[in-house]
Amino acid sequence: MAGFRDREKKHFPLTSTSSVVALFRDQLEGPNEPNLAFLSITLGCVENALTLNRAAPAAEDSALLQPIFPVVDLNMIETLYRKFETLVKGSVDLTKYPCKYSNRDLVKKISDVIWASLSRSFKDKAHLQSLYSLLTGNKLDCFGVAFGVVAAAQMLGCNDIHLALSEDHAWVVFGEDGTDTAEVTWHGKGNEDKRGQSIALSVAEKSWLYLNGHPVICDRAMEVAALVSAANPSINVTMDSIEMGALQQELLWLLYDKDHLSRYPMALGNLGDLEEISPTPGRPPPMAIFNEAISSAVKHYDKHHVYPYTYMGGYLYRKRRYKEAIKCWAEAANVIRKFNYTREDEEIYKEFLEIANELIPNIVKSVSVQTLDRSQMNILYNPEVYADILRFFDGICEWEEGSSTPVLHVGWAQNLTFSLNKFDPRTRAKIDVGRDEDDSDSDDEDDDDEKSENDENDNENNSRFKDESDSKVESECKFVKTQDVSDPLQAV
Ligand SMILES: FC(F)c1nnc(N2CCN(c3ncnc4sc(CC(F)(F)F)cc34)CC2)s1
Repeated sequence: MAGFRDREKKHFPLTSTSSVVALFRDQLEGPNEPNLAFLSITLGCVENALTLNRAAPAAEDSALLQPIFPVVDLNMIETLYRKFETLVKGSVDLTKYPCKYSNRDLVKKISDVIWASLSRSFKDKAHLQSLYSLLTGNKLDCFGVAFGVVAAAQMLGCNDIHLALSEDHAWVVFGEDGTDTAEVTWHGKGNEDKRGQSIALSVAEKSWLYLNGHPVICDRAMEVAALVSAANPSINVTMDSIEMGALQQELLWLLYDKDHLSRYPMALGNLGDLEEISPTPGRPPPMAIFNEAISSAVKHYDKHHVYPYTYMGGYLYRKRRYKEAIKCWAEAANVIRKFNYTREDEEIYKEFLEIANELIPNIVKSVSVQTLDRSQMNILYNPEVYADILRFFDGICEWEEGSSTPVLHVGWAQNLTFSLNKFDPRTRAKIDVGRDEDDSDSDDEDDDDEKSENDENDNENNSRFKDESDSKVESECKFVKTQDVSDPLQAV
């Protein structure tokens, strides 16, 4: 195969963040589509150098502040690229798939090629998302397998095969109108992989895992955004590579400026988190970015995404803006109530469990002991906050209704009562939960079409409780969760 053209060659050797950004810019602006395999290998190589087997710098080294950006030579990247090309073109005989658009057999075949090259070892470590990991260690995480299939398809000229992303799973779309779907990777632990199957059956379950038919469908540039978003700056549990985080941040701004993040709420959320860690002068603040993620999910995905609200909620919690954080979590629950809980939805279950059983109790505890902070005290006298906690739990209860698997257990009830009892009784009397006079709630049994009906009138009255002012409680609020919501009570 002809080696890289000048377009690729001229950026090497890569010696800095800006040289990698220039390479990505060139790929995104170039006459041809960005080369997914080339970009994944290159970014994976940089990530590997910046995060793996790094000795802790002795005091004097860090005092010297040695720039540690690795020098990435073209021949290393070209060698790995050729290895991938040999694997893919050597295993898929395209003459067997003559038609212009891909079919399920071809998609399954490409998935088998990636699948067969994986070692049987541990798969949910960090840094297993890039083709660099596949080609140097025969290891990929579940996102990496799906991305590898799409990169291989591009290499084979199958330009109808694209990445589909939910908040905790990935698959592909293909075919003449891009509406055929296929599983190409596994999900979670202990679940049989469903590779080759269409995802229609799983969507029918109304599980959060498939976003009830509202996944992010990528074009080539959004697939670049996914590989950038999947980059992982972690060196270990406590340390991140500043250089890798800065590179990821700059690449996300490059993609943002080219409007490739506008339909990708999670990438916007990742960018908001990075801006919290290290603000870029002249760029919007985190809250503005989290708001864009929410607006994108409302506009393009019919309010079926949870993470935009928990990204913002987590940020507000860390900033001790508790009233607004609780409102975001109520909005997150307002999304999850549209789904039925199934056993593969553990990730979002854990998210809501942490909010209900740790974060909200921490808030009501902290504001009741910290009387000095007057601004926080009024939370326990604020009917809107109380109403938002009720909306939060109501959304989770509705999520459970009609589900094959129970969500709640006694621990939830204990935390709910603990939190609610902290509120001043007069405040609790102030909210109007819309009880009818005759209180005939017999026909209130929620079932599926009832849920879908709720979806419809979701816009009219998206709060199941009205606060005293009867104002509409309108509000905004794996790869790697870069932000651990540490408990502010422990903050010294
Ligand atoms: F809402 C906050 F708590 C979150 N903080 N980090 C969150 N992440 C981190 C980044 N992340 C993601 N960020 C960009 N794109 C994708 S595509 C995807 C599903 C899968 F991995 F492909 F299977 C996950 C994901 C998953 C969610 S949510």
